[in-house]
Amino acid sequence: MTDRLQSVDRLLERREAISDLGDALRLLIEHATATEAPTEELRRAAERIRQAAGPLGERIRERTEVAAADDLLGGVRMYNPVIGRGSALAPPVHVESSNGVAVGTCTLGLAYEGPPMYAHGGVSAMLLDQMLGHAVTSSGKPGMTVQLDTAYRKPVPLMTALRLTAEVSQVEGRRVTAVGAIATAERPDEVLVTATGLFVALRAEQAQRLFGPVMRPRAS
Ligand SMILES: CCCCCCCCCC(=O)SCCNC(=O)CCNC(=O)[C@H](O)C(C)(C)COP(=O)(O)OP(=O)(O)OC[C@H]1O[C@@H](n2cnc3c(N)ncnc32)[C@H](O)[C@@H]1OP(=O)(O)O
Repeated sequence: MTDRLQSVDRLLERREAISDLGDALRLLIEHATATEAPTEELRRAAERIRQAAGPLGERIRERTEVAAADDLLGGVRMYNPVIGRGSALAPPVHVESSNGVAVGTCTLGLAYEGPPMYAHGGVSAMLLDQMLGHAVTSSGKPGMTVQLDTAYRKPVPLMTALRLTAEVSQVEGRRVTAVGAIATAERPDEVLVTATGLFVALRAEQAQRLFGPVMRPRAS
């Protein structure tokens, strides 16, 4: 096997392991948020979790370093808080996008609760910001969100399969507008939350100022 194939294998194996750890963390968070176990069990769990966290903290990256398993240009972000399989914060949302249109699916557990039984409004905004970002990126004009307006029409139920949609609605020079919505998978035409986002494509010097350290090739 060539060195290149071996390194691709290692990368894929690492991504699998990161996803597995993410799944375990999501299970932990879901159980920890839903548990009514005895108080003593909570204390024991806290101790065991601190023990498990210790070795992971022995080699950590700096803020200015991209995760070794990520591929920025290829759109692989293992720890993104919405789509990252390795992020305990991410449901995660599974997204397909092309030509300025994005469709996503996810189910939110009790950890995302705002009003009892329903999603926190900030979580809905976060999901939609990400979805709009995918639509905008797939249109060929990636940018950063400079404005996000959300309208909460009906509460988003937890523990229910959701369908998220987004599409580019306007392009004006460096400014791209996209609109999106959250519905349940069962009733995709009944809109629960809508969002409109304005994205701005960065000028070269803005990209350099904001992302200079992560745009440099990784030292081997
Ligand atoms: C496949 C991967 C998918 C990834 C999805 C990720 C989704 C998540 C996306 C995010 O959450 S990004 C993080 C949140 N956003 C930020 O942190 C951005 C913070 N803002 C900035 O850093 C600056 O605003 C930015 C560098 C983006 C732009 O710089 P400026 O604000 O100086 O704007 P600039 O002077 O470059 O002007 C750009 C154009 O946009 C306009 N503009 C800027 N902000 C605006 C605003 N708020 N409303 C309306 N127009 C605005 C501005 O008027 C101007 O219009 P014109 O070209 O017609 O002159």
